Amino acid sequence: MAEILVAGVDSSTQSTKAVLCRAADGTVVAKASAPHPDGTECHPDHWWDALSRVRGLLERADAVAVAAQQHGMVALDGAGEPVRPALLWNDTRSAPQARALVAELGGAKAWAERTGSVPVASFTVTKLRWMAENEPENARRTERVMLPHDWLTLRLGASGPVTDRGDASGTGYWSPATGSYLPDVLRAALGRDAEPPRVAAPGENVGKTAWGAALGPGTGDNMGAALGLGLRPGDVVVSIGTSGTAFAVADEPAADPSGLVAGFADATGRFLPLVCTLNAARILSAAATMTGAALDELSLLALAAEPGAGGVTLLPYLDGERTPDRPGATGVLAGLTSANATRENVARAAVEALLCSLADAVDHLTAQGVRPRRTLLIGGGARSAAVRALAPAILGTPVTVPEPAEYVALGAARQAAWALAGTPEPPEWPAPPATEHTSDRTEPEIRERYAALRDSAPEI
Ligand SMILES: Nc1ncnc2c1ncn2[C@@H]1O[C@H](COP(=O)(O)OP(=O)(O)O)[C@@H](O)[C@H]1O
Ligand SMILES: O=C(CO)[C@@H](O)[C@H](O)COP(=O)(O)O
Repeated sequence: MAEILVAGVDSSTQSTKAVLCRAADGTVVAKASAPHPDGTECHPDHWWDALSRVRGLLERADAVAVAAQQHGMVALDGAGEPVRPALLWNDTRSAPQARALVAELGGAKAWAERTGSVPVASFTVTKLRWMAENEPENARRTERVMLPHDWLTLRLGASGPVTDRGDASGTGYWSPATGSYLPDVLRAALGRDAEPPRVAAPGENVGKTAWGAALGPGTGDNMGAALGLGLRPGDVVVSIGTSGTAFAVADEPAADPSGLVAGFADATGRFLPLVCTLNAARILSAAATMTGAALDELSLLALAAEPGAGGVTLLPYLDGERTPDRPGATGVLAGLTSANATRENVARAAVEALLCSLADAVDHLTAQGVRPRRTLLIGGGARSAAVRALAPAILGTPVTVPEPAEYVALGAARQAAWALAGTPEPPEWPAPPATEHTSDRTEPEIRERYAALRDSAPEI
């Protein structure tokens, strides 16, 4: 009998990645990828084109599921056509609308209690308000609001518009605590009613592709990574992709009125408190450009410098920042002298800044009661030898680095296998091989210098 194969897709900010796996144990038998255009808005057709380029792999699967970047606003007219390009999670234009919505609907505590999160510009709800204020004709034509993964899942053959708890929890108009939509919040943002997709049960089979494969409901990319890693209580994931994220699975919903921790749901019926930064792997790309080095060379340069980068500190809020909520910020390179202005120190300052920003993110999680027993480092940025080497000292804990793999796509594939099996729980797949990284020192001075710059830099 032919072996059962399942496919998972990660339609992330920068690209589409797909893996084909054995349903029995998750062994990857093929992978493929295709790039997305750069920018903070994107017509959904670009995601479909990228997905079409990996379709040959998907067509070999008996079941498929799609995980994708969270929050993107896909506003559709009555004919199901996007009324405008999707506004992505990293688009900060709706920051004023986020502030206004928080004030209008009872303040930060009320939002955290009702939706699990205090919305910043990344959240879909704030993008709806931006469209209502700035493009009233597009808002008027909007009949349905979807997210990147829902839209792709529908086009692949879902029997109707459908999403999952994980991605719904990033909209700002769904309650992780009650599992229901908050239509009054959506209406207040958009100025009219619009239909969100039905929220499927975890592991539900939601339809069939054109080639007859079963479809899992899909989820947000961070929820996909949690499923792909088989996350357990006590595990904290630090992911360095386009975004930086720190998250953990939890049995109870989070509701942080400071807004630093988003109280998301996961893809299995549990919860996923998460901190997200706008700047992560691109801090390294920017430093590579600044130093004229390729990414691997940047890593060598950073490792050649002393800890503390000779006194050079980078505040890495290059594209504005989400945590802390400083949408208008830019980066700052501080402490330069004629003696320390070397490529090595600039490279080191970039790696240290990335890790300090993520160490702050882990601190925000622990302030909300997450008790890390293990820190897992994943994402494209974890491929940097300097990041792996410096992480234990700056995060202040041993770091486990699972072998480089597309964990979001793997999580989607595991969900596809779950939908195919129709079991109450996802199939057990073995944990990936991992390396342990430790340090005999911690770096409180580096974090202190970073914190001083973070807390004193003007938002320019
Ligand atoms: N060896 C490396 N060193 C540093 N950064 C890397 C390396 N390899 C890949 N990256 C970065 O990782 C990012 C992509 O990571 P990924 O987790 O796939 O992100 P996303 O899911 O947001 O598309 C890119 O910005 C890329 O530059
Ligand atoms: O906004 C968030 C999480 O709240 C981001 O994590 C996006 O989901 C984008 O992810 P990547 O493209 O970085 O994987």
